Amino acid sequence: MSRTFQVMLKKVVDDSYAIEIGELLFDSLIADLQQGLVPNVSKYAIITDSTVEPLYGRPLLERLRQNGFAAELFSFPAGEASKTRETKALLEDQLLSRAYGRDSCIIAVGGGAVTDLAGFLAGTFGRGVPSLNYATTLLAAADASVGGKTGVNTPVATNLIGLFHQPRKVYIDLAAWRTLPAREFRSGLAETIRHACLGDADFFSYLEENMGKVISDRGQLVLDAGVCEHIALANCRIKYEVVEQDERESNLRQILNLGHTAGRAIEALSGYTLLHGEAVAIGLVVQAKLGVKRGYMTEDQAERLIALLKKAGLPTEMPASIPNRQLVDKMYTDKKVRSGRIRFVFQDGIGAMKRFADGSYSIPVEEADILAALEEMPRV
Ligand SMILES: NC(=O)c1ccc[n+]([C@@H]2O[C@H](COP(=O)([O-])OP(=O)(O)OC[C@H]3O[C@@H](n4cnc5c(N)ncnc54)[C@H](O)[C@@H]3O)[C@@H](O)[C@H]2O)c1
Ligand SMILES: O=C(O)C(=O)C[C@@H](O)[C@H](O)[C@H](O)COP(=O)(O)O
Ligand SMILES: [Zn+2]
Repeated sequence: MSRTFQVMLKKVVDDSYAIEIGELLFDSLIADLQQGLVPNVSKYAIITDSTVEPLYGRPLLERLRQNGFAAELFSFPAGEASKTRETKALLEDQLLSRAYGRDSCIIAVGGGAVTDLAGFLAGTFGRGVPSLNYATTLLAAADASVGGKTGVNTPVATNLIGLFHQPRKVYIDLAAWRTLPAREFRSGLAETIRHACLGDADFFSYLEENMGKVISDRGQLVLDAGVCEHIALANCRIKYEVVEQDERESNLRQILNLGHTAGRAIEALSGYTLLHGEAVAIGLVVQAKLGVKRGYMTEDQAERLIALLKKAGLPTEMPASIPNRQLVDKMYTDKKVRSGRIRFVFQDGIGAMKRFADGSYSIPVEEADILAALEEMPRV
């Protein structure tokens, strides 16, 4: 005879947080900590990478210490190759050896690889400690630092291990974009264009008109201050409005994955020689080719997308080294896969997303259809 009991755990957790956009936000971060943004912290751990460490990590560490905060800095080699379980374990061991406990707060300073890794670490360290994101790349500002997706890559594919862990606040330092290599900035423009495609036709037109004010025809940084601010604001708004409605990606949030069914597979199969945004740019084109075939987009709309990606200095052609069959096989590692079927999300023209008859924002696509669209991709 068995007995069953119900454990009543109706959680009402307020995970709201602010996103601050501006230049040089260390003062603001320190003022927030002084005003108790994160209560009951005895020690802060800045997590950053080897490139960002001297530029922003160390200066923030000094400022924290000058203001009486106990803080230390932990860094790992810059680059996507470091976004692994191994790096996370090394950092965890370092924190433990420095007696960090549940009264710690993690401050991620860097791009998306840092915020993904440090956020994952924060979500599991001591079963979870608070974290702040100080975004220093356009990609982190536009996308990675907001929304709480954290994780690491595995040899199989990107972001397969992780958790949702929302930061307590996000700081977007527009001044940091001035030290970014142009290629990294262009990578962030891919996620920016994706946001415009999925949620804001006016923003798409704005980017068509103003791309030259942030990046030159030769792909160099221009960074008009007003346009940079507009880009940061629009990106964050489009992203958080989706995340607010579907934090854990039960349906609507899948639209943020536009371009990623193919994009993540291309990124991994390139051996990470393509940056995340570059792979997403090509993934957006694959999605557009499929979308045109299915009548979700017109040829003209797909051409506008390709032209904007090109204007941003992004790749729109498939690397010749990636065979179509292998690419489709890799798509099975996508998190939208259900019942063993690859699913895509699609633009509905420009600035909106398709919602299908069953209410879902994603739809299974047959391998043969994907392969046919891939056949149409130009190759380099
Ligand atoms: N969690 C999410 O929602 C989400 C969204 C999009 C992308 N991502 C992830 O984000 C990562 C890509 O982000 P990223 O492009 O910012 O990567 P990144 O953190 O690797 O930064 C790119 C490079 O720029 C350097 N850098 C960072 N800031 C700098 C600055 N201000 N000046 C000079 N150099 C600087 C870094 O050291 C690194 O070499 C990928 O791992 C991707 O999967 C996550
Ligand atoms: O925030 C989201 O949701 C996204 O899908 C944003 C993507 O740009 C980002 O690359 C994300 O990490 C991809 O998630 P994944 O679940 O496909 O790994
Ligand atoms: Zn992405």
